[in-house]
Amino acid sequence: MSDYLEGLNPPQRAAVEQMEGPMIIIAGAGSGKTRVLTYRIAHLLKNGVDSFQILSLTFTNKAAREMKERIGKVVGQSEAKNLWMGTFHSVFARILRSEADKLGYPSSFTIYDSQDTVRLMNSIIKEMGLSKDQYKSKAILSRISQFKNNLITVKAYRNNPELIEADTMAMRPQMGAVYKEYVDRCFKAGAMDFDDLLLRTNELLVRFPDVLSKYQDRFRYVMVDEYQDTNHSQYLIVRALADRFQNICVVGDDSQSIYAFRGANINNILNFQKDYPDVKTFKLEQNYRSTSNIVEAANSLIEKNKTRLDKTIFTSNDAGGKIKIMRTLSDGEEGRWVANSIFENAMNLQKTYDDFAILYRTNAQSRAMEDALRKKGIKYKIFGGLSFYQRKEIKDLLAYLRVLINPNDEEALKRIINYPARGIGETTMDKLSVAANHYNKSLFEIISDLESTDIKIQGPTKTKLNNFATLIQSLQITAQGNNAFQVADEVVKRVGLIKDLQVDGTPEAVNRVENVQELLNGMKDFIEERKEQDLDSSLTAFLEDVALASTFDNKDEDDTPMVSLMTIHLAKGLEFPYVYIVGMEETLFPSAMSVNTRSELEEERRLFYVALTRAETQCYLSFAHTRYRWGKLIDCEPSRFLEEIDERYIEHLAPQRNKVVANRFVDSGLFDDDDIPRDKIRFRKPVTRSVRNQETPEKKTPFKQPQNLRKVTPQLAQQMNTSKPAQKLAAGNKVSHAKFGVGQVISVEGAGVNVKAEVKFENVGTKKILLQFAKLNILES
Ligand SMILES: Nc1ncnc2c1ncn2[C@@H]1O[C@H](COP(=O)(O)OP(=O)(O)OP(=O)(O)O)[C@@H](O)[C@H]1O
Ligand SMILES: [Mg+2]
Repeated sequence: MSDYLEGLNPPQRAAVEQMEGPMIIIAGAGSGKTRVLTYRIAHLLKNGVDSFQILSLTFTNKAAREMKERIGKVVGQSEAKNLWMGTFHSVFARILRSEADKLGYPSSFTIYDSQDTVRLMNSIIKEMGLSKDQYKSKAILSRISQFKNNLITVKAYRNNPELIEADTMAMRPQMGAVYKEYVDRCFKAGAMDFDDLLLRTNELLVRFPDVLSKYQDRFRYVMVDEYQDTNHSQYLIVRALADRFQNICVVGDDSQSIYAFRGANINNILNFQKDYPDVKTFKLEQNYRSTSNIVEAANSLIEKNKTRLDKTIFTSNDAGGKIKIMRTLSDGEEGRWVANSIFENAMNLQKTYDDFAILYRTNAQSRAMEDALRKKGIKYKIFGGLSFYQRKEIKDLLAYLRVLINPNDEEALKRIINYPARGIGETTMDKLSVAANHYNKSLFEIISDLESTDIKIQGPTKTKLNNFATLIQSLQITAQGNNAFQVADEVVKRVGLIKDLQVDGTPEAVNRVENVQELLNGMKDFIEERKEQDLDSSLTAFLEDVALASTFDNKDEDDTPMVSLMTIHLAKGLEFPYVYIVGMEETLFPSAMSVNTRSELEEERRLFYVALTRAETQCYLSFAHTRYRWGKLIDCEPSRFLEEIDERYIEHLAPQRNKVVANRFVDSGLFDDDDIPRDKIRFRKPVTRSVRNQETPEKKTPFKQPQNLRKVTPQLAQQMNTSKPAQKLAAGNKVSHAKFGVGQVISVEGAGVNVKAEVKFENVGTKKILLQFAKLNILES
């Protein structure tokens, strides 16, 4: 018996050793599904399967890298390198690159990200003269995405009266025309959006039987992790590829299906048995990840869902701490509580920040968390949201590079044609777009051959356009035979991107320059890494890497341990010793949009199940009574999900709020400007909503609202009513402070309630004191 299989329990091992034929592993969170896939690949390789013949599809590229790494330890890194592993999108982009010409695409096709597609849709709606309110770009794009994921082409759409009627009813009678224009424009630009990567792969496999046959023959073993979240398009690809050998192994958990809103189809799991009648089914029931309190709490929650497959999950891990629930007054306070708790846990339990994750339902919630972590000096990294590659200056440089490779890339071209400013305005662009449509050419083709059109553009503008075309063409020559870094470096210099930012001189601009330099550094790393592995280091390869670096795959900038922040959707498959799930409030989680139907509510509950089951040692839940959303302060109610966890696994923490406020405002009297907690200066009604297990509600004390402090607690109000801020204090006075002791006033500034004194204390150094709150006794004046 080979020892590499020792880290498996008997059912896991049975699944690993089942090498041939269709099989499915349906099992709860943390039961080792991903681990089984990893070991199974190693096992196949150990048994003589060629590494080129294994295709493994994962949820993130990061997960694929980690699996490869582990497999490499068993079979050797060079062997592991040949595995086809990655997300659906990255694996199929790779296939499409080599087959693109069959579909009429250049092999250097661009991948449009969501910003590109929104911009393109905006232009289409404008050019077609449609109303922006009826045709909202994002809504249209998500509808198109639905079509594509269900393989509904433009033609299929047009032959489907039900769809047409649905759109007509939704006041979008031109939907078909918009869809067609969008598809045509992407095609003309040599660009694919994310859904195209799947749609076109399907097209490729259906239209070209020889291509299908080639890949069927290559991928003798196909594996899919997180199978519960595959959509129809992905399902078809997998089924087609595995059709010849039928060595297909899928793993998933119906209770963790959380992408229905993006077209994931849970029936793919449920129908697997129908598709492959001789399928072998494996169950894994032991959770190795979490304490039994966490496992039981999650079980008690998910039982509330009616639609689910019957599964048991148990653990022999210790009971561990109960799930701790914290309530706070505001989102700001929630952030500070989380930051404090992380800080204390890290200190007291000797943990590094890598051991902590903060999970939330929506990206917007990260702001309060970030503020609090920054103030506490805790390093963190955010997954999702605006990634490095989405920043403007980075996108600008990338757009230049994209145009060099694929001058037909319309969105990239529009981004840079007047950046840095060249005096090519919107009117000119509109004329060019019209001409491009008229002659059925790309914008760049029109620009580089203005003479052959009857487009009416004035002399000076013509010169500018000619200069631009010449610039691009000469850079294209540079791009030939140089690596990604050399080309980018040349672009930055010739186009003057950094120079343009330096002229600006603002701190933001300085930051941007650094980002551009960071991108160049990143390219150097990329090239070295690729060379080491004997892989393509061309500009095309780099751009593809960037386009597919899902926001999740942020490259870690350094090795400093950092707290991870991300939405629950992105946390799927991951695990952390300490997990904080924040914003447990009605209309936020479950989200307001999901409480109308049972199936949507059940999806939210599965999402909460995913969140809970990420925690290994301890899980915290928190909610706030008030929160800023959409620029407004709103009152919040605790989430119904809190009630749904069996009480036995729950512990309510006592709010520390009064103590915190007292410390901050009264005891210390210390007020560095940026130390004023943001929510303390907001205006807000005192909240009296009763909450389960709540201590005596705060008493409301009437008080007068000071001008600059809009949020005042009763303690603070009392303090303000009794203290007399208008002390006649002047530089040179000797004063005493209850906490800081004796000191000398250096300066006094500000007026009214804002009077601040800078005091040099004998023992604690210089502090700024806001007299409104400090008790400074003048000893000598
Ligand atoms: N037999 C085992 N012995 C020791 N540790 C194990 C065993 N099986 C799984 N684990 C560990 O348990 C944790 C959860 O495993 P894994 O991530 O594979 O579960 P999963 O079923 O894929 O979870 P999820 O549903 O969240 O994706 C991992 O840290 C894994 O290494
Ligand atoms: Mg997993």
